[in-house]
Amino acid sequence: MRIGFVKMHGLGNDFVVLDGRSEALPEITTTLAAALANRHTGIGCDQLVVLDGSDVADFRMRFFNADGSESGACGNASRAVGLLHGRPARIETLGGILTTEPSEAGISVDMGVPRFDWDAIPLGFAMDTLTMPVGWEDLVGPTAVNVGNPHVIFFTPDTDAVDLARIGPIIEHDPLFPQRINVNVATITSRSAIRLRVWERGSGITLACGTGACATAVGAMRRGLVDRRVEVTLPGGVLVIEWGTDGRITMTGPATEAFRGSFELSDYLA
Ligand SMILES: N[C@H](CCC[C@H](N)C(=O)O)C(=O)O
Repeated sequence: MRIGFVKMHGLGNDFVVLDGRSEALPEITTTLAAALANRHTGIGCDQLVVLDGSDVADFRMRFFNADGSESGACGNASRAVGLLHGRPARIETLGGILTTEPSEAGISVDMGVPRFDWDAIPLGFAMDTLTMPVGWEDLVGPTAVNVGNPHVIFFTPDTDAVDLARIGPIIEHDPLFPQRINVNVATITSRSAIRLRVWERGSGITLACGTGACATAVGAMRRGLVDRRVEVTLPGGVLVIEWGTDGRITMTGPATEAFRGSFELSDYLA
């Protein structure tokens, strides 16, 4: 059975999008998601995105990392699907209902209300999440935020100097994080600008991480380091994050359709 897909990206964080509303899809297993995401033997992507029907929104969106693990949120993919939808959308995700809206600046996504309690991140035991009493080598005293998925954020004088490929997986898999964690290393460059690099849970270093930008911006705002609207510069480009007085996060940035194709399902079912 051949299945169609759309290859998309948000600032170079790339996705394979399958639409179960227009064609029958198999069960998305960890193995199948990882096989499709494989950049050598599959289509290749940071995340596999699966759309299907919803009783509570316009449609449902699920996200699977390159290792096949499922995530509750993916900011860049939400913008990409918002672009594909072409008009405002309410989307059901594991992390909650989010809304997307095309605009001159790209696609805006209402990412909902962030959570900060240790057990909402989640952490393995109770602790202050604004400045956590923990550290890994030179990375100490991070903050933790859940924006539909779990993030730890380290503020450092020079994000480019951090050996993220080495220390990222160490932190991702630390027992302090029972659901693992996305690792953000951020440098504040002004009250309205942050530079950010991210080691993503289940996918490794990506060119951009939308939820990482949201979590980092809100963490910096909680610490009084930046204003309530910031530009977050990632290796792939810039996202604008606003934390409204209603407590909701809005992320705005570009999304791109790269190409469309199809694959033979039997080639991916081990
Ligand atoms: N790796 C993340 C999911 C993708 C997040 C990222 N691609 C984004 O744009 O938010 C996790 O396991 O929580």
